[in-house]
Amino acid sequence: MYIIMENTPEMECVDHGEGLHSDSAYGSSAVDTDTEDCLTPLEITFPYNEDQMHKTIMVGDSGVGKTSLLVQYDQGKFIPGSFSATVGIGFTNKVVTVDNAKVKLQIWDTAGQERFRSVTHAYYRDAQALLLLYDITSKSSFDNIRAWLTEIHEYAQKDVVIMLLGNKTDMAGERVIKREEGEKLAKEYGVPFMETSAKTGVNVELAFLAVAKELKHRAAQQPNEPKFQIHEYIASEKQKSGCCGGYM
Ligand SMILES: Nc1nc2c(ncn2[C@@H]2O[C@H](COP(=O)(O)OP(=O)(O)OP(=O)(O)O)[C@@H](O)[C@H]2O)c(=O)[nH]1
Repeated sequence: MYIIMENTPEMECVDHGEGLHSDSAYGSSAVDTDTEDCLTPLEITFPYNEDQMHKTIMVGDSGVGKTSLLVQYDQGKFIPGSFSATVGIGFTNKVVTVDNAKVKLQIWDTAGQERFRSVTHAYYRDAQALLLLYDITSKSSFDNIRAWLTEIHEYAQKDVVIMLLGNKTDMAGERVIKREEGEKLAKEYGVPFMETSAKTGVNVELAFLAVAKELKHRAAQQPNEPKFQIHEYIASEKQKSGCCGGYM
């Protein structure tokens, strides 16, 4: 007698001896057979549940462009003018189509100022993705990335998806952080990296799409399916767009 257990990625043949009962813990998935061979594996898949909401948080120093990046992504526009720092926290819902599935992102914009830091920490815990920004025209915002990563590792879940973004690439004349420096730091921490501009919209869509793809693949990994490689995906997209032209 053998039972094939449902939700087991690889087929298992378990010998339970004689007398398989219909009120078995495995219910209808239990298969009664008198043969000595294992049965053909069941076609087990883990469909992606489109109802789930993926909490994604934007973090980084005050003024790096978190709000502007989110506004560009959500509304396709950039509001120039005087800088008004975010106070508190708020979110925007976005639906991204990944491989014909609708992936729902709930994107939280946080205040970068130090005085709001304890509020932000509380939101890390159930975040599935974090977009960590620095401003390519601000050395201090780049230097602080290590401290942000330390905080993220302290307060967020271990498997949170982290993406490092160097924002404001349109301000090439004022650049103080080379793209290579961003890449090197990202490599050190094993996180994907891109340069963006909330003003021109360069790479904004791609950054969120890459995160959505990673989240979707994690949530619905098929048995024997190769793991989604976010680094390779970004690299190939960069290549397609003739990377890097001072942008990525
Ligand atoms: N040129 C240019 N300016 C940008 C870009 N992104 C943001 N800015 C400007 O930088 C300033 C700060 O942008 P915000 O989006 O408010 O920055 P933030 O990270 O949300 O700041 P906090 O809310 O304090 O955490 C604003 O004046 C924006 O217009 C960009 O990509 N290019």
